[in-house]
Order: sequence, then structure tokens, then C-alpha cells
Amino acid sequence: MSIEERLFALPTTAISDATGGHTNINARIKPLGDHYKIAGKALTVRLPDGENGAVLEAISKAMKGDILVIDAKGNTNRAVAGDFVVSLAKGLGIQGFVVDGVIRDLSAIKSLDFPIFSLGTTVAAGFKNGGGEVSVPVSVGGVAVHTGDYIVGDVDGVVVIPQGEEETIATLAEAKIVKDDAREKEALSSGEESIRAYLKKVLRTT
Ligand SMILES: O=C([O-])CC(=O)C(=O)O
Repeated sequence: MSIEERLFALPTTAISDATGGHTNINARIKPLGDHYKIAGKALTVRLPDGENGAVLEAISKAMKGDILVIDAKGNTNRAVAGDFVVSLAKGLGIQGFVVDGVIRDLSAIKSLDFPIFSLGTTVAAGFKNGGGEVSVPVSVGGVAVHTGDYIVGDVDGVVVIPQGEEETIATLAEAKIVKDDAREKEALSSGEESIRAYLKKVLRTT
């Protein structure tokens, strides 16, 4: 399995447990659909307040499977993208967007089934006066993100794994799931009896 496949198979909660939660993106950045799941490499975009021109530049530079991580500085009045821009990204094999800002044309974007994690939606398009940078360090949801960092997102939120730590974090998260499964089996195997036995054990030892 590739590292992308291993990360895709992991819930963000297990990755958060493995990282200690230090690189969890602020919970205000949410998936626009509960079923959205992304795992892949970040390509960063930094936008001047209210602008969105550099998103097109990022789309043109992205590799298939990349996730655009867009620092729009929390602006909720101007969209970084609408359904047209999202169609371009989807058409070139970009996996999803994580946006510290908002998008528009939600209903059409939902029809495209393109995973977006954002602060929500707005009606207004972004300005196109230029400016903005692609592949520079950004801050999104309170977390520093560099191009090449790994991003995993699902219904619970978005986590960042700094480049170079992905193998270690995936291994720790996989181990956490095995541990959680064993705990669940122990506590829930025979209804009230096993629940009480489990609580007794835990409350005595903590
Ligand atoms: O042009 C824009 O700023 C975004 C937009 O409406 C689209 O992508 O459809």
C-alpha cells in the first residue's frame, strides 16, 4: 500500500491521536459533505484578502491527487472558488480543497462531488486584481502548511502531517486503531456485564 492509501484508510481521529493533535486544522473548517474523504499532498496558495486569482495558477501547477490548501485569511465575504473553478480542478485530477475562507455555488459543487473543506459559503466572487502566491508557507486554520505536507480530511475535520513524518504517523495511527478495537471488543463483547467489568478495571487503575 502506498502512503497515500494508508492515510486514506485512516480516520482523522486516529491521526490526531498519533500526532498529539498539534497540527489539527481549526474545527471551523468543515467538509461541505459528510462523506468527503481526502488524503494526499498539499499544494499551498496564499491569497490577498478577498482575492482569488492565484487559485487558477495553483490549479495549473498541481499534480494529480494534490490537495489545494488555500490561505484566504479567514475571509468569509469573498469566495476563493465557485463551480467553474472547481470543475477545472476536478478535470485536472486535483483531489480536493482545504480553505481558510469560503466558496460559492454550493449546490453545483455538490453535484460535482468534489471534496471541499471550508468555513462555509458566500454569494460573492473573489476579486481578480492579482497578487497571491503558490507553494509558499501558509497558515490555514491556525496550522502552518507547506507544499508537500500530507493532508487528511473527513467528516471530523482536517489534519496536517508535516512532510517526512507521514510513515511514523501512519504506523502510530494504525496501532491506535488496533488498540481501540481491542478495547471495544473487551468492553462491549457481552453487554452490561462486559461494560461493568471494563469500567471497574479502568476506574481502579486510573
Ligand atoms: O470566478 C470566480 O471567482 C468563482 C466562480 O464564480 C466560479 O468558479 O464559478
